[in-house]
Amino acid sequence: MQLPEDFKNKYHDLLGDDYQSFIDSFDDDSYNAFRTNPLKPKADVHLDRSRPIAYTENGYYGKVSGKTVEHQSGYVYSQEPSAMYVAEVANPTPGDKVLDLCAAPGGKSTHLAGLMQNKGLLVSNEIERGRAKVLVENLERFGVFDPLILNEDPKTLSKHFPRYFDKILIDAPCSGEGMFRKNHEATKYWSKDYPRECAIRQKEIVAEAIKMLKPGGQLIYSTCTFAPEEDEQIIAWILDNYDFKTLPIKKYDGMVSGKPEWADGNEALKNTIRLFPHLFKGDGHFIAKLQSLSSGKSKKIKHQTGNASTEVRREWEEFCKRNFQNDFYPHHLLEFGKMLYSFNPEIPNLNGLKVMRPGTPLGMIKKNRIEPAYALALAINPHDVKNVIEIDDNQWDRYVHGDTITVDAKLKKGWYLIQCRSMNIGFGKVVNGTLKNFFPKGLRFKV
Ligand SMILES: C[S@@+](CC[C@H](N)C(=O)[O-])C[C@H]1O[C@@H](n2cnc3c(N)ncnc32)[C@H](O)[C@@H]1O
Repeated sequence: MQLPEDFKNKYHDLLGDDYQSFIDSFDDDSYNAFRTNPLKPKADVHLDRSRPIAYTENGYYGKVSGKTVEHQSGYVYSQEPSAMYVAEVANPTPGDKVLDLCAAPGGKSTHLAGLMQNKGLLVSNEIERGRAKVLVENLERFGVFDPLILNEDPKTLSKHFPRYFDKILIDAPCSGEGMFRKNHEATKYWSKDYPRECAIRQKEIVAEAIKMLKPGGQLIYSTCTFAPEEDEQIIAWILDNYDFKTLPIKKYDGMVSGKPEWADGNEALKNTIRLFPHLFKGDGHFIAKLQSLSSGKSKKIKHQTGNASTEVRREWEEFCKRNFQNDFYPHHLLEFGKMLYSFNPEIPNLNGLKVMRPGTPLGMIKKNRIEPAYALALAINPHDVKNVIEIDDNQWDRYVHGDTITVDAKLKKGWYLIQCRSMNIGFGKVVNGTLKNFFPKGLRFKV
């Protein structure tokens, strides 16, 4: 592929003997891969799992289509294999408070959520509004329960979450050199000075992230670029200016240590890792894991409290009684616009924050009734729902297109969780032998 001359010269000087195989790798195809979703219950899933990825439990090489039941229902997430190591390195423990600061479209957030098993708090933030909408779609499809999804700049965020998180992931906006072979367009934005410009922004983001980290907490920093200015040199800058140490990262086949000589020579940079496309089965990536050495207490914050009116609460309870089994009853309720949400009581007061989702949408508040939310169908365990209806693959084609489906005329009227091959795909309302379609208009497609 055509690469900028300045880019080639730079890596010729940096890589020496490795240069030719590095450059040649840009003419190879990128690897496709996907992750299956550990948050979803067992179902009749059709995926080729014959090529597992060694460093992530649910990762496999192979291509998946966006127009399958598995994808629509959130049983699978398509992700480049190098990107799959980042959440594994972050290794959140269920119960942790985790911030994914640069989160869209949601590859790492969905991965983190799977590792957290819906325990603890995941805050996923994306600064660009359009991308934040895609982040919402992906987290909801994945069935993450009660994530807080924000559309903020790091500076505003740090005022609301002082010394709050156990772990923060900065998957930084970068010059994207590692994605050149996947996305040829990215070479057009590149110039000799671009990595240095990106580094300025990265330092600003890191500085705000550090304010939000609990003393003793961990910071995971990753990029998809080879540029030392955005990789080792950012970590060297953190070590020089803040109280942190690097933590070693396990290396799998083809992963190599970061290069101290590409920064200030600090040997601690050997704990960082680089994924080079001529050495590793994936695109270019850099990952560092840092531990805060500062002591002191985490700050107390004012938490969000429920705000649902007595009337809405009563309607929700009635809806639950009619439609859910006894053990499913979210009771931290927030009215937000026309929607009723379940939220995680650990979240701070949301005033002054641009909130995409305060938690999981439960339902639309209508006059004297609740209409269950699509996102709830993808997050709920089918055992918690009283009425479940199974449709076949042909009916699913019609469902995602927005059509109604004819069902047994004897079925009683009301809300049903719709499944296809035991995968939850939405809620529908049965009326006189017709299953009315509530699949969101914006998500509809033709198979
Ligand atoms: C590498 S991408 C994130 C990919 C994502 N973590 C995933 O795995 O799907 C970096 C993100 O940072 C966002 N970003 C850009 N400028 C930013 C800033 N100043 N602060 C925070 N995030 C920013 C971009 O919009 C982009 O979505």
